[in-house]
Amino acid sequence: MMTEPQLTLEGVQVSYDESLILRGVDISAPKNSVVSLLGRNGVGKTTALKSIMGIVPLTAGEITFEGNSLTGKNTEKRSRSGIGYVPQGRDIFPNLSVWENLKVSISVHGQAARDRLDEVYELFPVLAEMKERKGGVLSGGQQQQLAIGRALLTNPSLLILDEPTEGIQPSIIDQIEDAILHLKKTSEMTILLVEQYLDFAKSVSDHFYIMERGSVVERGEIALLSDELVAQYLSV
Ligand SMILES: Nc1ncnc2c1ncn2[C@@H]1O[C@H](COP(=O)(O)OP(=O)(O)OP(=O)(O)O)[C@@H](O)[C@H]1O
Repeated sequence: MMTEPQLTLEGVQVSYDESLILRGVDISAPKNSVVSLLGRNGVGKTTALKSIMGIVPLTAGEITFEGNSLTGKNTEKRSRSGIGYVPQGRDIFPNLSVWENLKVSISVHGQAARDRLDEVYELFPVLAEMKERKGGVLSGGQQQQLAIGRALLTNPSLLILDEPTEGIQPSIIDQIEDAILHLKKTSEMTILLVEQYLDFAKSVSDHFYIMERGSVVERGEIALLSDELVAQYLSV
């Protein structure tokens, strides 16, 4: 029996000004899976993630989350309903301490978020060690861990990561990889990520989607991501 997907995009179209950026994107993310959205620069991956969060409006198509249409729900509603989003470039508050950054999540999501703090510190011990430091003085990788940790405090059933390894040193990429694999094993979370770093995408993902010029052109189990597909759609 097929279980209901955690997230589906069906025929999603998005335009900026007059130009059509997403030309009917179809994606389905099974529950408790990790799905990588791949493709060269500018094909629309970030826009697809933004459409899920309601940051850009759809001109056609539909997105459903846990069987319910997201149409008409604003970004805040989507995030409260269990979608955690870590945008590209991390988006932490540089002038607030690590703890204050995490507290932002707690102030929005309350006691349940506070209860998850130990779990997040276990996943990313550096956040506990650097609690009092300003976000802005952390390395890029530590900021990424902070951004992911902050999203995890909200206990999302869907976690969306936009290029989590971008500009990050290898040791921290390994820690983020371990964290994703740990979440996959110990929770029901579904994770959708945009990634350019193929080895990372391959090691954490169950499924891949490849986009080109605003559409999905290939999809499958991650083991089927062949060198031919990489050469055709991903190498620069
Ligand atoms: N706010 C915007 N206004 C107009 N055009 C935009 C805007 N944001 C993105 N675009 C254009 O939409 C297209 C898709 O961009 P998008 O960021 O979704 O691609 P991407 O696949 O995520 O690429 P990257 O890996 O570079 O982030 C690009 O041609 C980009 O120039």
